[in-house]
Amino acid sequence: MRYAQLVIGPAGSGKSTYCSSLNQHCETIRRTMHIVNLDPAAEVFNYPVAMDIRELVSVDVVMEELKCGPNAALIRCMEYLEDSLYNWLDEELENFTDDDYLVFDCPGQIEIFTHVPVLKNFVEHLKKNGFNVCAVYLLDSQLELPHVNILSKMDLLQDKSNIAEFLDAEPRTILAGLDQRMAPQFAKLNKALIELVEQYSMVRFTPLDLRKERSIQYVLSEIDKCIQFGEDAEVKIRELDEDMDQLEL
Ligand SMILES: Nc1nc2c(ncn2[C@@H]2O[C@H](COP(=O)(O)OP(=O)(O)OP(=O)(O)O)[C@@H](O)[C@H]2O)c(=O)[nH]1
Ligand SMILES: [Mg+2]
Repeated sequence: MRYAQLVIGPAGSGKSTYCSSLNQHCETIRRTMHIVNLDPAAEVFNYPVAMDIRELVSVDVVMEELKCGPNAALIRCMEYLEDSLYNWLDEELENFTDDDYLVFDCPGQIEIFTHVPVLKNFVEHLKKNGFNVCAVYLLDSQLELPHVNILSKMDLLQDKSNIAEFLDAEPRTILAGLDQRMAPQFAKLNKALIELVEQYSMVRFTPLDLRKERSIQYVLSEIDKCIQFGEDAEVKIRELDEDMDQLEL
């Protein structure tokens, strides 16, 4: 099995710093993980770059050649990558063993999500190649504003009749409501559905404090759970528990 984290979020939200801290954490617990730079505009790295998109295309070169600004250049890069990304990835992946765990440090510009379907197709490609993929979305806590998650594209939803309670989803409350309204034989199904809501963490944020090893460990365990990171790894981690106990957390 292969595993991947796709680290996304607005520019400057801390994606690369998160990748770097994750790398340090994994070195400490001696767990193998490879960080891939998917940002053609990246300049400095605080982690060892296992694969680097800039070998294929770099924003600086495109800006120079097309005499355009950084945002336009990034979109051009992404369009170019749409054709060549998969071959590059497949070739690079040949260097890795079967139980790869890759972390993709993505560019922050929102344009790549809206104008070019490259990231969506990239994820499909990973899944086809046997990767369990988890999107790790970073949101800067320093906005210091009340925060609203918007569920978009509601026009594409066929049945909106029961959506209200899911918009304010507290999974256990929903479960209680469903159990109350429905016949007892549906109890198991309801429970499974609610577990799905919880599992996809649609309305949850996991706080991350990079100064605390435990916090990184917790975030990583949540992501691993999400992509069912193997039993093997759990065994390895258990074996290392003693080492961890000796570290000051
Ligand atoms: N205090 C604090 N600063 C952080 C943290 N994470 C990131 N930063 C700072 O936030 C700034 C942006 O961090 P990056 O990791 O480069 O953000 P990014 O999301 O990779 O940015 P782009 O690649 O440009 O989209 C840097 O100055 C970091 O030092 C954190 O957990 N705590
Ligand atoms: Mg970055």
